[in-house]
Amino acid sequence: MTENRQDEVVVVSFDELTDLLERIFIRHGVSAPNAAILARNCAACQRDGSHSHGIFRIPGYVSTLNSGWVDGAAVPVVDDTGGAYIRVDAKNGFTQPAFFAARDLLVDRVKEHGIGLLAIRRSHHFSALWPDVEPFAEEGLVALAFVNSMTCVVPHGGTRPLYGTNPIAFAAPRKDEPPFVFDLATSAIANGDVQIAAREGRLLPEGMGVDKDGKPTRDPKEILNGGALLAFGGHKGSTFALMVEILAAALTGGFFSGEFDWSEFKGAQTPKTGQLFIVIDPERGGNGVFRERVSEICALTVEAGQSRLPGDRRLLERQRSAREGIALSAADHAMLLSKLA
Ligand SMILES: NC(=O)C1=CN([C@@H]2O[C@H](COP(=O)(O)OP(=O)(O)OC[C@H]3O[C@@H](n4cnc5c(N)ncnc54)[C@H](OP(=O)(O)O)[C@@H]3O)[C@@H](O)[C@H]2O)C=CC1
Ligand SMILES: O=C(O)C1=NCCCC1
Repeated sequence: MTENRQDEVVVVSFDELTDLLERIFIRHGVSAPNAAILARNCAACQRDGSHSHGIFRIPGYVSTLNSGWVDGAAVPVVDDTGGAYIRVDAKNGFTQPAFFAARDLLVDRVKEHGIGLLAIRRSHHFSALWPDVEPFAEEGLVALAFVNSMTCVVPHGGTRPLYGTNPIAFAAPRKDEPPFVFDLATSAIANGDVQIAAREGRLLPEGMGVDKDGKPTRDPKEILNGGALLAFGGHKGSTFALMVEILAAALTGGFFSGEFDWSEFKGAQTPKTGQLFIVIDPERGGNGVFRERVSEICALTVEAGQSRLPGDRRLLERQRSAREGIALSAADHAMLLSKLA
């Protein structure tokens, strides 16, 4: 670890950050195996520049754990019916340990049937989705993930929030290059980015949200205090958000974004919803050239003038972190250390 007081930055390696986060999770009641999974996930977000779901989330994880809303030591229960559809009850724990409890089984089923579904319920997802899907594509599979969150998005033309920010992530392998991965909220902006803008005193771009009276606003504080977010792309994004409610909640047995009551749990921030994975073996239909075809369409996209592909920025950040370490502001580093006390 190197400290640079002048620039008020502390540089840590991925392993150092993971270790620190693991100790924080354990300090606040997460079991050791679950802490290892959550710490790696959160450190990966920070390393890749997914700042809305990196260490920014640690105070929220801690306040949620301390509120008793989530069980950090939950042991997920896998319900294997022997087919392509696997269900997991996260037992009111975080989603990622529930995911890892069934991940290997899911890959076996995808190899057997060509497709597999993993439906997780009674789970808390507080992170980005790309860390869940990218490794499937590194193994040659195609993966889709859907998560619903807490009510803060107004349906298109509606008058009150109903949906969560409900992200969708997708990963597909490419030939001789990292997988193509996108991961996006179906809201115009992730709630985490609204919180960061509020903290930094920045206005948002136009079209992200409304105030408590339904009037458009660029002020993140007005959106967070009684206002709401809009879906991306008008009725189209709103329909995607609705689809995510159906896939991640109705299909898994989880709650819709507005269906849980956490009012008694002061400090609770993790939505208790559901997550669905659909994983496909592309060799079943890709004529043996699936990876080449994915690379081809990605290259054509750039040739057609798109400045970059989704995932490019994140991978550049990952490379920079590997070269230079992960730079944390001294204030953020102190915040992390304070969570060990
Ligand atoms: N757990 C939960 O309930 C929730 C989690 N989230 C998470 O929040 C994170 C941020 O979501 P969101 O704010 O929508 O993400 P962004 O809008 O920042 O990015 C969405 C996707 O678009 C890509 N992208 C961004 N700009 C461009 C561009 N100019 N050209 C091409 N591609 C581009 C990104 O790639 P790149 O990363 O390379 O920039 C990324 O794959 C996600 O990881 C999501 O999973 C969001 C909502 C709820
Ligand atoms: O940024 C968001 O939007 C969310 N992230 C974590 C879970 C709640 C919503």
